[in-house]
Amino acid sequence: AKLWKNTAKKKKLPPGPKGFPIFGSLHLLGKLPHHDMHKLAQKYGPIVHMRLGLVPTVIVSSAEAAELFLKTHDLVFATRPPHEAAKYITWEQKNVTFSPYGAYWRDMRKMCSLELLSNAKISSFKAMRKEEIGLLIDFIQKAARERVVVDLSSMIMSVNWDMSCRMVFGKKYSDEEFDERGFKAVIEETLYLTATPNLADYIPFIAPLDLQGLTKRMKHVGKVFDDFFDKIIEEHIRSKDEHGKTKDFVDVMLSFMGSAESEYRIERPNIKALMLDMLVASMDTSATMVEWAMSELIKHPRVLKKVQKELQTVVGMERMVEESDLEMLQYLDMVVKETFRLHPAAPLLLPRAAMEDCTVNGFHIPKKSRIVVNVWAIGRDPNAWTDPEKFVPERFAENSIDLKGRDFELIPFGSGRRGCPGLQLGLILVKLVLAQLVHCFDWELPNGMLPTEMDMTEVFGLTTPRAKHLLATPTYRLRK
Ligand code: HEM
Repeated sequence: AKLWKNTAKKKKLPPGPKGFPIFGSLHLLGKLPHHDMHKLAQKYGPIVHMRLGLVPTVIVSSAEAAELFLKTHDLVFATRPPHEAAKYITWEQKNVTFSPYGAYWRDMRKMCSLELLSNAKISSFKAMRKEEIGLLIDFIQKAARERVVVDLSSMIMSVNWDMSCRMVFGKKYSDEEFDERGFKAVIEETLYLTATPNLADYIPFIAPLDLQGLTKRMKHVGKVFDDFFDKIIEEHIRSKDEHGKTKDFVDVMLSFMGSAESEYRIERPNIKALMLDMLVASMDTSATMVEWAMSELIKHPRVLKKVQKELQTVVGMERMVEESDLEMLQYLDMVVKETFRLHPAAPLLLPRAAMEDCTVNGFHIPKKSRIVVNVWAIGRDPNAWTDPEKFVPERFAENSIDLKGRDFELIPFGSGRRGCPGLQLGLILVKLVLAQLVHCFDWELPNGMLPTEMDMTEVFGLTTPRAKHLLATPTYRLRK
């Protein structure tokens, strides 16, 4: 009896809701799953077990617990779960983001970090970023002269889209060249499809029924990208020998095509999968962060003025911000951290999965469990932060908390083996656009709306942007 007791004790699952047969606790997750999971953590603790359909799922909601999963036991949780959307949209999960842990993922990730996201490669696009952000500022300056309201959300999305296109494909593409619905609509559909809880992921045997009609939509989106990327690859192969131009990501990847340097031959589908990864990962995350940072700054005029004052001192009023100014902008850095704390672009990171049974903090985590780290909840944890609901960038003046994956109170880019390889680039994109927008302009809400009346509702997706576009009226403030 004692022996039995011991094994029973060893297999103790983390606490959590019981759930129904087959469906488990799927009904507990609504339109904003990170909020619902936060409530579960408040009830059951920082490590919650719940069954979503047939899949055991572990929700991690404190800095200490996150460190156990992403650092202490990182290797056990370094894979991604199977994912219906990724199957149809990312060429059978051939991308880095969703590919299972193993030699293929390691090779592809190495290529990303060494060839595409290295400091040298990031620098090679500096002039391009300056040009695109210059166009954005010109456009807003015109609106300022005419005293018209600007749809900041759309503007931010567009400039990020253009910069990502030029970095990945080497040029901008217009909507019509892509699909009759246009880029943004298809990207939005993609993000929706990859993030929406799909019953087929949780109850695999019903997948063929396509109850939510998602498979049909995923196949369609997959085809749109496939055709578009084929066209781009063809264009690159034709213009291969053009000298003097900065090599874009497709050029770099094509130079690896067919090579047997790595264990896997890189062929077209692999390149296409990475093209999509790079495009979506760089565009949407950064845009979402700038959108939230601008929202918080307009909501908190005191903070906005302080950022502008710093810019005035470091940059002066005679010129625009340069990338080389960024490292001197300490208060801006705090504002960005505070925005990441309250509005992490990916509130649940990307799901991990357990490669084997593991014991974490005395709890049994069964093999194949899905691990969801709720960074949105960690950013609001009163054990880690004083007045967590308040937007106070100054809190970072008193500590050395960084967002690079070492301080588990703040891990918007994840951490460990599967942590974001685009962190450097992501931070540059966010800071540069943000700094420029507040250095060049003052911002006022339309129709005399008060900052306190701003609607800060979010919509859940692979990234979690504002539900309503941010609208504001600019006034130009530089002397040039
Ligand atoms: C503000 C900008 C960004 C944010 C907030 C962000 C956030 C994240 C997060 C949360 C993950 C999952 C980490 C984990 O599972 O621990 C991730 C993974 C990833 N990110 Fe980013 N990211 C950003 C920018 C970028 C950029 C610019 C790129 C490249 C162009 C990029 C490429 C990737 C890739 C390839 C992965 C998958 C890594 C893997 O599974 O091995 N990200 N990112």
